[in-house]
Amino acid sequence: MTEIDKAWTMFRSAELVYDQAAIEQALDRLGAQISARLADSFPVALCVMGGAVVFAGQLLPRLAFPLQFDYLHATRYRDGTRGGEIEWCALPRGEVDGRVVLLMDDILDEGYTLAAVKAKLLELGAARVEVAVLAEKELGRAKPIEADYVGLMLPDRYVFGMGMDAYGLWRNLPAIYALKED
Ligand SMILES: O=P(O)(O)OC[C@H]1O[C@H](OP(=O)(O)OP(=O)(O)O)[C@H](O)[C@@H]1O
Ligand SMILES: Nc1nc2[nH]cnc2c(=O)[nH]1
Repeated sequence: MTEIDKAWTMFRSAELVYDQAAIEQALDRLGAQISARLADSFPVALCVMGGAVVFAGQLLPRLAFPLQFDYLHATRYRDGTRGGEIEWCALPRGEVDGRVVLLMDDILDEGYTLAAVKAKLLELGAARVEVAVLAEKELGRAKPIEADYVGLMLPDRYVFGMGMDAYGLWRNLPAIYALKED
């Protein structure tokens, strides 16, 4: 099977978890909540690359107040479905010292990535870090971090679409799918 055939087989056997309309609704709600809380704080809105690129791209136009945009890149799953050590690929270019930071990520799963990123930003001098995620996975156990804004709740399945990859593929899908379970 070619890589393209494998990608289509994976997509066709996946289950739809949230369609585009449900995601748009969640984004509208998040935009309103964040605008109500952060409108006067002139935050640095930080995108955790790469998975958050779609979420950040769709959330930012819903934030109708002054902010500055920056990104950092941390990865723990790479192209697999299990998390490992965090690899820091890029830290924010601009200053976060003394600033309110709005951290945007696609998914809060076990929470190790966002806990480490938040700790790093506080270490860099951020005055406050608020965390917004498109989706959080329901694990039924405590996590090292809580998000301040959560768009959608997810079952404990490996999901992809809306910036999230399945073996490096399908970040471009406008909906969220769960990989077929073996
Ligand atoms: O809560 P956790 O269990 O730590 O997992 C969440 C992290 O996993 C994904 O990143 P990933 O490491 O897959 O890198 P990517 O953003 O490049 O896909 C996602 O973007 C989160 O940052
Ligand atoms: N693509 C993707 N990345 C993740 N990172 C942590 N959990 C997940 C998941 O279910 N899917």
